[in-house]
Amino acid sequence: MSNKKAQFSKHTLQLAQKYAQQLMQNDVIELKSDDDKDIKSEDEQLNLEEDQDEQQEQLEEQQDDENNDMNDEEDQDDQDDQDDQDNQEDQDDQDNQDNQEDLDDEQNEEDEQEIVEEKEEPKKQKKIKKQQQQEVEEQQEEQMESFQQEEDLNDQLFETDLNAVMNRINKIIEALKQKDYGKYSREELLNELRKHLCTYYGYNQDLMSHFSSMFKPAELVAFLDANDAPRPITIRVNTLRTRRKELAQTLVQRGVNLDSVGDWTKVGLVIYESKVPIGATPEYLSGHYMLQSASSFLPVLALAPQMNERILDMAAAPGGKTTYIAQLMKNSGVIFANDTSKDREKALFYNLQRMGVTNCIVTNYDGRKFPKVMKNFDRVLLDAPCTGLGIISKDPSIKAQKQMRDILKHSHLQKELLLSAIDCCKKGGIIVYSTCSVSVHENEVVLQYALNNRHVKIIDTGLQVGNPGLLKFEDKKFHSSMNLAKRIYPHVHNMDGFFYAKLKKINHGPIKEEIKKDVQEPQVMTKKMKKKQKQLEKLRLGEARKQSQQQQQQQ
Ligand SMILES: C[S@@+](CC[C@H](N)C(=O)[O-])C[C@H]1O[C@@H](n2cnc3c(N)ncnc32)[C@H](O)[C@@H]1O
Repeated sequence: MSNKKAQFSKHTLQLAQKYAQQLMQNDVIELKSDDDKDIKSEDEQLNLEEDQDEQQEQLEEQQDDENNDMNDEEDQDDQDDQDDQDNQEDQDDQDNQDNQEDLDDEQNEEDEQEIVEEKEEPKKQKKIKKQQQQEVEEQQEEQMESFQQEEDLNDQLFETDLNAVMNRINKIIEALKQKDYGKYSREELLNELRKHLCTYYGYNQDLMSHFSSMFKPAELVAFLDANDAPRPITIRVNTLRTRRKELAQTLVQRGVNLDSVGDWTKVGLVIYESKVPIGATPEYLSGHYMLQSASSFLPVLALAPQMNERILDMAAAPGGKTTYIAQLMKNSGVIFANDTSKDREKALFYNLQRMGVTNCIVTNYDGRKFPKVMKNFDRVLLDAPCTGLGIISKDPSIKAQKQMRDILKHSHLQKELLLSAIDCCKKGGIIVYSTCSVSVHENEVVLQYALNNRHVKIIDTGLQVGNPGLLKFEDKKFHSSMNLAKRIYPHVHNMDGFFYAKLKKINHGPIKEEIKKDVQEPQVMTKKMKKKQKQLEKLRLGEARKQSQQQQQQQ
């Protein structure tokens, strides 16, 4: 604004100067004409000049005045403008203020509205949330109901299906018993039975075929039922630390309902129910007992370790049987507790410590190589690695996972380990072979292999617990002494399935190849074959005697 004002004043001044000059020029012209006409004197001329000066002065004054006026005017204008502007600004300010006030009022109203709304908002949101939650819950409930209905229906169908399957199983078993096969052949019925048993109990076909060749149909069903039922919990009292009566009393005080396992053991207790975790009582932690299935007492009892003997436990971890051997030896003599698994040996160390075993040396060899490490043990226990077909109730995954090839693989390793265990034993010493499997390939077949390859015989275990070992299976026939071996079945003994046999070592070394071939896995025998077998056995014994005489002479 001030620049514009300055420009305007300059322009006005220039116009005023121009106007004054024009006026002067007009006068001069007029004067000149007077000179020409009247020829005036120098005084006049001087007066004229003075007059002109005066006029000039006056003009300049006038001009100044005008300028001043103009400036004043301009200033006035400016002032007016300014005033106007100020007024306008004031007005604007006023307007603005008014507007602002209006706005403020509006804003206030809005704010008030918002505050009210804000106050109401959480309530609203809460309400909405609650409604939404209710809707979701209702939907979920509906879904659950429909799931439940579906599940119930499935269960009903499944149950009806399974009931139908079980009905059919029972009918087939009855038909086989009565030899009334109807329009089917016996083989067809057996095939159908196996298929239904797999469906009902959840086994793979391979395993079911193996079991169905071991048991008659009705017994097979009893065996499968027992595998689906839990076995009673049993503990073994550690007589290195306490006595059975004492421990029983303490546990009863803790709220444990118990009883003795049976007449055949003085250290077993069966636990019916307990208010405390049996694997975490102060008595357990201080090694007064071992949680152990009753059937696994049996191989140690059959081994019958004596004080001050040298014993090898070839596959010992986690030490259930080693600690029992130490207890029977009252920590005398020495036990070599070997296992190929370093990981499992950690548990073995822990158990030896907990149970207070002090006569044990732990080694970590492949049992098959142990004869190269040490020999001449008084007794050797081989509690062999196996498929676990006797402990399906503890590990039902076995039903679907284990196949015939697993059984045969284990059988192969067991044969090698048993020969090795025999080789580690002194002549006249005792070897106990055991597994927690009921399969024939892991038991009788392995023992027969040992009979065929080493100078050993099966002897009585001295225990009444268990069914006799099998004398034949499928196309295999076993040595008549195989009935001295013992089989524990879950459906018969209400214990984990188990196998144990006691061998006496007659002599060192392998049996000669020609003798071995003829006695290996005998087939169905005619009178002639039986006669030949007797001759071969005589030969075998003679051979053993000869070898032992030679060794005695050498010594
Ligand atoms: C049935 S468990 C032994 C259980 C043990 N006797 C007890 O009562 O606590 C079989 C053991 O054999 C071991 N084993 C497997 N192969 C072996 C081998 N070639 N030599 C030695 N031990 C082996 C396994 O690591 C396993 O600990």
